[in-house]
Amino acid sequence: MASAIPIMPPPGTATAAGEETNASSSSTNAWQKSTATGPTKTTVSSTTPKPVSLTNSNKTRTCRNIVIHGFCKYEGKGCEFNHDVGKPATSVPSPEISKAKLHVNSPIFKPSNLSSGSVKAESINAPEFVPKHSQVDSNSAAGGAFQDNRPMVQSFVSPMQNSLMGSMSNLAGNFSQFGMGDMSMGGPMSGNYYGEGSVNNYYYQASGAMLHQPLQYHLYNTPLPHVSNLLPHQKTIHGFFISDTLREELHKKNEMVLQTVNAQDYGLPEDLHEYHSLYPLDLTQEKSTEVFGYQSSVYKCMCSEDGKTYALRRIEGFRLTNEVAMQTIEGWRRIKHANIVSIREAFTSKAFGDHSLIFVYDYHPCSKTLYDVHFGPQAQLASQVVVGAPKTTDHVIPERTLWSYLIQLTSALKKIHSAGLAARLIDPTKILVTGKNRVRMNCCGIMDMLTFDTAPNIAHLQQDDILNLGQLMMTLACKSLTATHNISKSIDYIAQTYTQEMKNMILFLMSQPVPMKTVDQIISMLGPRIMQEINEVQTANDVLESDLGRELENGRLTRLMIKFGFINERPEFDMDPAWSETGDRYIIKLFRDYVFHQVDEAGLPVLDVAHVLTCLNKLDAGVDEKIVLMSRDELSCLIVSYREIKACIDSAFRDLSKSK
Ligand SMILES: Nc1ncnc2c1ncn2[C@@H]1O[C@H](COP(=O)(O)OP(=O)(O)OP(=O)(O)O)[C@@H](O)[C@H]1O
Repeated sequence: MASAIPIMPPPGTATAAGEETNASSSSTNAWQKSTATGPTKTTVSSTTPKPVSLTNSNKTRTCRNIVIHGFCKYEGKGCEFNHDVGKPATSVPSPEISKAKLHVNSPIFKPSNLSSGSVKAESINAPEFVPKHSQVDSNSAAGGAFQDNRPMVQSFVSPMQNSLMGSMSNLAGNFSQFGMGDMSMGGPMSGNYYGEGSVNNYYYQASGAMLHQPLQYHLYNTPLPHVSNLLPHQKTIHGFFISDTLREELHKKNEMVLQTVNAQDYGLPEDLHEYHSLYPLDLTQEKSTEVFGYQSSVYKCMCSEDGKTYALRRIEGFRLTNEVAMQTIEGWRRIKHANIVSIREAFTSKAFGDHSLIFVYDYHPCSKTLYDVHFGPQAQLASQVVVGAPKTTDHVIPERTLWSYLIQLTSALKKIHSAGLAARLIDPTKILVTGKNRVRMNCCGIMDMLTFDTAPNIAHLQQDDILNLGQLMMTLACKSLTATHNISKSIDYIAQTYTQEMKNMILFLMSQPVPMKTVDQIISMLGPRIMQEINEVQTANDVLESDLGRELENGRLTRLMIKFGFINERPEFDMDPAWSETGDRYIIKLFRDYVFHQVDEAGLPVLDVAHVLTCLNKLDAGVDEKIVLMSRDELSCLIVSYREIKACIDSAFRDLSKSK
């Protein structure tokens, strides 16, 4: 890694904050000496080194030495600064450099001449970049006033070119300046690097053919237009993370998966077949026998084979007399559907002290039954609805929700009937709600095993499924568990409350089969509603994908932070000159201060997340933008690009791995 050379700008010319440096000064004394690593050239010269005023950390400081670190070679003329911080200036000014306008913020993009191993293949042969704005605000270039309490910041966007970020690729061309108000980092990015010109201005070949644009990994996705009313280049701080509601929901689910109880306290076996850590999901003392004809219990458990969590359904006191009945589960095991809780296996057990039949299903944390959601104690409190009650809108289930339930359950039935099976349990207590309006048929296959000896007629059972679906819809539409006791009154209520379509659909489902009703008939009646459902599902999917995109970026930054943590402040290398506080490691340390330890005019810590994210993203991308790093004693400054800092970090991390 090339080191740095101090440069003293002549009086009245440049500041490290990015003002233009007068390269044509004739004085070349101390700045023109060659170095141990070979002659170098610089455009800046001075006879009398004078303090340079810099603004960093919102705090004006005076700096004796400004060091440009690892500047790239220019036109093959060896403009490479390679001296350490604080050492006397020894480089030779090069007139060529003056053409490049030696600013903090002026990128000299000549990748073909770069000797650095960190140069990306994509940038080779790229033409010189001449920034549109060469004058840069000194405050911003130096890191200026970073504290910005305004909730809204502007984000820097650019095309994503790998497949993972494919969905964001439509942002291409929608590049935006990384303004961030006062938090501008200066440099090429703040000079509307991408904003005004098209990509073509920057990345093109002499032949005119477009080059692949280098992958920019430092970018956050923009909010979806229908999710946010912000402009594409604007973001609130929340825009960097997934939504609070989703985070909370996911946390609760994770927490639920890890819940345990002392098995003995609940009279549960420690192990059951290959399952352990049983956790009762149904704590009601009085078990109903209404649905299965037997009492049943549900437990969450862990599988020692695959480490996953499952839901065990125990049918209590059932003695399986015919082993062949176990085979009925095979047909159900093959069914994989988004609206059916998948079954894994079934077995008998005496571990509970009786003859129990155990069914193992996928576990959906924090799910409730349709009954709990619409008829449970909380739902009852919210509405005291009876059939024939005056029509109000605050207690009825929205029609959109009813259609969504119907579409999902019809889809599940289609799958089941196509497999030559019948659901047999379309009951509010046996339909799980696993997300917002997301339903899944539960307990599939249990009735087949419990009634194996009676050899039921599948065609009749399938007709019953459609009838039961109609009854369920009527129960939900009237929000009354006794709605089916008085069908004509319930239909009247539905006609008053919902559309004619809904009434007709429920009537069809509950009508006598003449000669047979099929799921396909229901599907054709649902036609337009299915289109609407697809649209809503895809919109919800977009939102989740957008959330995922944000976390993707944060995951990347976490890895960067971990690297930082490994490198910075290693006590075992305190006395090691190879790991000293000069050179690469020194730059990393100063960069750490620049990112995290900024202070305001009053010397108070600046806690600006947006600044941290900006810096880390630019670092991870290794952009050519330059920043000024200042030593803690405020005597030296380094002008260094993110690309160079990134190379320092990579090399320091490599050294660490080697030292193992
Ligand atoms: N596969 C599963 N994943 C997660 N939770 C489940 C699963 N199956 C059932 N549960 C939960 O277990 C609890 C009890 O389920 P169960 O089917 O016994 O409902 P119930 O209303 O108690 O019915 P019953 O009166 O027949 O016992 C419910 O809260 C349900 O959400």
